[in-house]
Amino acid sequence: MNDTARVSGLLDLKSLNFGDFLQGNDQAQLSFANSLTTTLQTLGVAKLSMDDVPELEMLHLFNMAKEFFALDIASKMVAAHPAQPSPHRGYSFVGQEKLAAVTGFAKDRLSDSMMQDSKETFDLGLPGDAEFPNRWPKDEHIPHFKAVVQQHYKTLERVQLKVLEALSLGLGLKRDIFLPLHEKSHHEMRLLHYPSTTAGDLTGDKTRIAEHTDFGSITLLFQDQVGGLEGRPLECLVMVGDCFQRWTGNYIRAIPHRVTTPYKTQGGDPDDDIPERFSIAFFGKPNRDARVGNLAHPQFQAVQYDSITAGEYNNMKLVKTY
Ligand SMILES: O=C(O)CCC(=O)C(=O)O
Ligand SMILES: [Fe+2]
Repeated sequence: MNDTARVSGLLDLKSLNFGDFLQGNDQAQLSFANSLTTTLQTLGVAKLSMDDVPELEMLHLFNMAKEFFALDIASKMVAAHPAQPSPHRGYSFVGQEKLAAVTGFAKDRLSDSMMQDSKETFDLGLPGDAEFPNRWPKDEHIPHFKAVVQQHYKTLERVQLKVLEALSLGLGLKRDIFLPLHEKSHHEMRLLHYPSTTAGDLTGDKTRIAEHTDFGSITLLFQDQVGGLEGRPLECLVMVGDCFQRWTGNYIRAIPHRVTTPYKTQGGDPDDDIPERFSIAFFGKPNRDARVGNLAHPQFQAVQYDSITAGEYNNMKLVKTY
């Protein structure tokens, strides 16, 4: 794999069984932790099988997401993301957010600022967060949406903290070292829909999501094609984000990724149909007041990062995207 993860092209990445960490003995846990850490260190992304997390009803959650994006625009705009970057909550229509503006990537395409993402999204954070209140559609337009989505925020948060625990173990650190840095639950969860289009439409200045790294510590990503949604095995990608790279002074690096034309349609007819696509991301994020400079550990000093807060770092990136 080159250094750009084509997240939709990772189907053949061998998956690690997360159950080994959740239920295994010390030896099984260490072996999982070492495999996860080596994979993230070399690739920046790992695939986990989530069969042992029964609370994850991803098919149900994907169906809710599909129902939401199928609403008419007026019903979706009840939960509209503001025109400005913050609070980063609610529904963003196709073209509203531009991830290309955030990094110096997309070098092989047009200049960053010209790339348009062809996606619509729904973002949420901690239920009841007064600083960044969530925005919800009306219950009568989409019954149970809020409850189901919020419940999965909690489940995915627990999964993410366990993944961080495994990563700490694999790095030879105290298992709970990252827990206090995430205890305020300042994570973000996102439902994504890429409308159906044609191959010709995803060339030039349009892509599905432009190349970027995620801003937080680690991301859990579920994609409708990665499988398992109709039953088990359920698979999830774990991607390293910027904050983890900063803490480890590049020992573990964030993975640049994007979503473009599926491989099988590349080089084909511009009129080829590209089906719609759904995905769900849980962006594990440090407490907004946590420092995201290098951790005090000899292994993590190769590249030095300013000791700014995660909130400041997040805003620096976010302000460019809306
Ligand atoms: O839809 C995907 O598979 C990736 C989404 C993503 O990278 C993001 O929202 O940060
Ligand atoms: Fe991403």
